[in-house]
Amino acid sequence: MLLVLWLKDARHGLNMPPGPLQWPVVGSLPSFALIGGKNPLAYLKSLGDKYGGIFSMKLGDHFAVFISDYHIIKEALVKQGSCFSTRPPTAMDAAIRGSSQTRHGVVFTNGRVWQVFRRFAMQSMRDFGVGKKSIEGKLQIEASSLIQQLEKMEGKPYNPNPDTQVAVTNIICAIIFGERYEYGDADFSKIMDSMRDLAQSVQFTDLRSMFGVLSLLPHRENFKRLIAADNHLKTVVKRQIEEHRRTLDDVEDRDIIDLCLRKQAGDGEDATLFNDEQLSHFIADLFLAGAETTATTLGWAYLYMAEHPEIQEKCFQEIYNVLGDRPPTMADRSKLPFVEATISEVQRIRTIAPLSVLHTTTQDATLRGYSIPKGTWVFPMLYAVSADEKQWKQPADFNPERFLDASGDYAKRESLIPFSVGPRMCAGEMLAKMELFIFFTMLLQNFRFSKNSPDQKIDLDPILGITWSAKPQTIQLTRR
Ligand code: HEM
Repeated sequence: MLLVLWLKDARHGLNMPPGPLQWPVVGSLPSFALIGGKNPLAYLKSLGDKYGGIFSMKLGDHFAVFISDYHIIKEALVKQGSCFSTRPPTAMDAAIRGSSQTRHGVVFTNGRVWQVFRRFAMQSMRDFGVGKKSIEGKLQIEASSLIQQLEKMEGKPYNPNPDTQVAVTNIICAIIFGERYEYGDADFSKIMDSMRDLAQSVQFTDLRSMFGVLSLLPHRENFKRLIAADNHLKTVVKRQIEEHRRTLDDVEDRDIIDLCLRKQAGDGEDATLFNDEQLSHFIADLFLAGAETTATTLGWAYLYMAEHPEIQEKCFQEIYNVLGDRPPTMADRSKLPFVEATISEVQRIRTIAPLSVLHTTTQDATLRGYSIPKGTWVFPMLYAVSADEKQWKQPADFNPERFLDASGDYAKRESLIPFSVGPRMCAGEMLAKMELFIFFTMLLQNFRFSKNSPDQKIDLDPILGITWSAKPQTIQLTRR
């Protein structure tokens, strides 16, 4: 029987990368379910190690290639970027961003719509201060509000993540809507709930994405939650677009929505592309991509600081010696190498987009001598690169020193790729890095993060949703 299956395996005829046994109809899903079990990512990493950094599987009706080796990821996503940088239609993005012909937004689109909106996203973030001094002030104010909020819970067991999510989302709100919300604001709480549902309701392993035919069936509960959350976010955005249209003046651009409305009022291609429907998806995408990710990373940083008080103390001493009580600016980054190394180590050990966002091939390709047919799903296994023994000594250890050179300066490591690489790499990397640096530094300057009691076990096992987040748990914050 196994021999028959092996002989019938379509990969051999196609010279595709090797991989686990494939069954008729269900492909490699039984291996996933039976061997991968509760920890599919550990299973996938073991396959990456076994097959030399690249392997293939059939997931329902799709051929999929998984890449766990840094050099092969670069070869595919950078060297052959034009072939490996398309997004395939999956049930998840079809449910919220439309069918492949009419897909909206920036994260899941391709071709001209993607090009225009990616360029516009990056340019408009720069226009509103990202990468410049002008956003530093906003980041400092938002971090100060977060500190005031966290102070209320000083000395009590507390989960600082929901408040952190508010602070980070407020930065996106400032850039997109030109306003921030207060903690506890009812409208804002609903936006937060929607974003949490968007991040947690569906996993990449959802069978609806694997078998096209299942998308004909009525949606299950998790998909209903996903759609409801996205609709709520788009409704908030549409209200903001209307309000901005009513109050738009010729004097200044207040935020990204104003810039979008000016494009809409222009002529030619812009006027068609920047229609209201497209804008609400585009802006919902920026929320989805930009808020949960940074807040989740900070959430991991708090837990790792509580787990490693000696590393936290070293960060604090460096901050205290260089800054004293004044808030950090981006110019201070090079003077705080241990802090920067610690942030990098958090991003390495908990790579929050473990499988990046799904890619596909636009034409037949060759990678490391293997054939990759057009339309193959491509999973860049960013978490496996972060845990690769060929790249990192004892990768399971939390050790910021790996990002320092012999003279104690920060040493960039090429294989740290939490933002992915190539034409589809994160469009908000610069903003995320600024947020992580200013928030992390200001929080450590003001609080000590510790366990609730010496025998508390911090749970560092991630939960897999769209991102890899920490389980909700409490720690203690003490004012410095
Ligand atoms: C720690 C924080 C963040 C991490 C780790 C992260 C990581 C990623 C990753 C892995 C991708 C997929 C890349 C690929 O497909 O190869 C991505 C895409 C994207 N990210 Fe981020 N991201 C973060 C924060 C942000 C922020 C603050 C924004 C700003 C709004 C943002 C906007 C985007 C956009 C628009 C895309 C889609 C790019 C495209 O499809 O062309 N991200 N991000």
